[in-house]
Amino acid sequence: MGVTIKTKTYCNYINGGWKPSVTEELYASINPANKDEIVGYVQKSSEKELNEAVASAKEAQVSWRKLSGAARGEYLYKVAAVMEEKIEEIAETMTREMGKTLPEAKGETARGIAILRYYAGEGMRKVGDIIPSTDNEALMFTTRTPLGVVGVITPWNFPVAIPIWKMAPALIYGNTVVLKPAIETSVTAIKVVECFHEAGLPAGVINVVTGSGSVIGQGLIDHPDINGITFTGSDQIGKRVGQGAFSRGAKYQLEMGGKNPVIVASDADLNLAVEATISGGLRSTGQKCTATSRVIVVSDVYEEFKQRLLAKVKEIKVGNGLESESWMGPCASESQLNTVLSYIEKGVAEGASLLYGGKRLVEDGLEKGFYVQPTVFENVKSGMTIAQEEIFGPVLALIKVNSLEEAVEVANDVKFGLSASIFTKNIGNMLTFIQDMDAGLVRINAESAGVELQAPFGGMKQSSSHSREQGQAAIEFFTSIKTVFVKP
Ligand SMILES: NC(=O)C1=CN([C@@H]2O[C@H](COP(=O)(O)OP(=O)(O)OC[C@H]3O[C@@H](n4cnc5c(N)ncnc54)[C@H](OP(=O)(O)O)[C@@H]3O)[C@@H](O)[C@H]2O)C=CC1
Ligand SMILES: O=C(O)CCC(=O)C(=O)O
Repeated sequence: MGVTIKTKTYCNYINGGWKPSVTEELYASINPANKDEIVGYVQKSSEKELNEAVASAKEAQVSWRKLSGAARGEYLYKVAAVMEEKIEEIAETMTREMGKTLPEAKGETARGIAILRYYAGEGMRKVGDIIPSTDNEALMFTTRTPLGVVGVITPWNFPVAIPIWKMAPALIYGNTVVLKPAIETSVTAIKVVECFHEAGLPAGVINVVTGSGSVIGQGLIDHPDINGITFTGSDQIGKRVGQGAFSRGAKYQLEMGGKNPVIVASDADLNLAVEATISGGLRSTGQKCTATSRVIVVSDVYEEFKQRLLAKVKEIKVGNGLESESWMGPCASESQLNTVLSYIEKGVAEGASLLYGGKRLVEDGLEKGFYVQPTVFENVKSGMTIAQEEIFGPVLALIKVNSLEEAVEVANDVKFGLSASIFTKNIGNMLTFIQDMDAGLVRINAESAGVELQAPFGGMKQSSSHSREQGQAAIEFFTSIKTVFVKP
């Protein structure tokens, strides 16, 4: 007789306890490396659970905000310690739930731990300034006050780091949180929230409600007791979040798409540029908002760069992220795979030349997963769809240009402005790029992806709401400035 392994069902976390939804309906979270494997079941929640979560966060905020920053920081240090103990379990769940390779998942979980420790320390740092008053008897200064209850809506591509880089600053500055994670990675998000529970955070300070974007996400946008919403995801949904929050006077912060270029100048170190293009464009199967998707190469090094790039791309081993030899895992979901394949078709239809890849992989044990070949196009014109829209897949578009000036012009010819790289040894080229490139992150001789937690992160143009996350920039969103004037 075979042994039956029961797949675990995960509950919402509301007011310090694990609770099922009244709907009694569940989502199955499946492994994109093998669609027959269910990683776990999560609640298909209703507005009832959302309302309970918001009410408990509102109540908890009264005493949470009154704790000292140092005391709130102590809790975050404890969460970091619990997470460190569970790093293997969380990383493996992430790989099974969204497909990125295990080393990447471990790296992301370690990053989550470092973010918690960074914001724990923020609890001890200054929050205001003394400003000289024109009245010589008065003391004038600024302090900061939390927003209240913050709604956190997160995507599936960084299921640990993104919720943490939103929740940790929210909490340290005295807010309480209701998290709505992407359906695809809700089990990983719940494992993160388990760490907060085990660290003993007071009931209601953090809550997670799983469910659809249209019910729970929209419910957060519309809820009168949600004072601020922080969102990462597509630009379509981001705009909806911004409009909804604005219409009822809630604060909002949006991180959305990217169409990030790498420029390869004639004096570039070509091997470095190739490595960085591959790492920036294809790691995590290209599913990063900072991923390189346009490779703009100056004509005198174009052929040489192309040959070296192709040679390396052909070596990429695609497979299950849990297997140590896999360099690139599957797309995170069937719908993401179909999106990527449809962009590839569009690229061909619009006249770009497919140099390598372009196909779903269904052989050698990959047939049950959402695998796609790493893909390289050339003869791409800036107006083509694959050079304009975010694909969120392992697709590189090579664009040949005649000069650095033209390269920067092409690099800026998109609606997004998140991240951009240049490879050059010339200081003049570097300075031109730093000045003229419309992107929130400009990187010289380094790949477009991979942000540092202590630095501001965010985009220009339609990549963000012009706000910045992470580092000390986070205080701007998660608090309001109060100007205080005191007279004896
Ligand atoms: N900037 C980035 O880092 C990311 C960009 N993307 C881009 O978005 C594309 C689509 O990915 P997708 O996952 O569908 O991204 P979405 O923008 O749809 O999802 C992001 C989050 O928003 C939620 N959401 C969906 N609808 C609403 C709504 N009406 N109100 C409030 N919240 C909502 C989602 O919930 P649910 O999961 O329940 O739908 C999820 O938690 C990708 O191909 C990529 O181009 C995606 C992820 C991250
Ligand atoms: O490049 C990174 O490290 C962060 C990317 C990111 O924020 C995203 O893809 O949403």
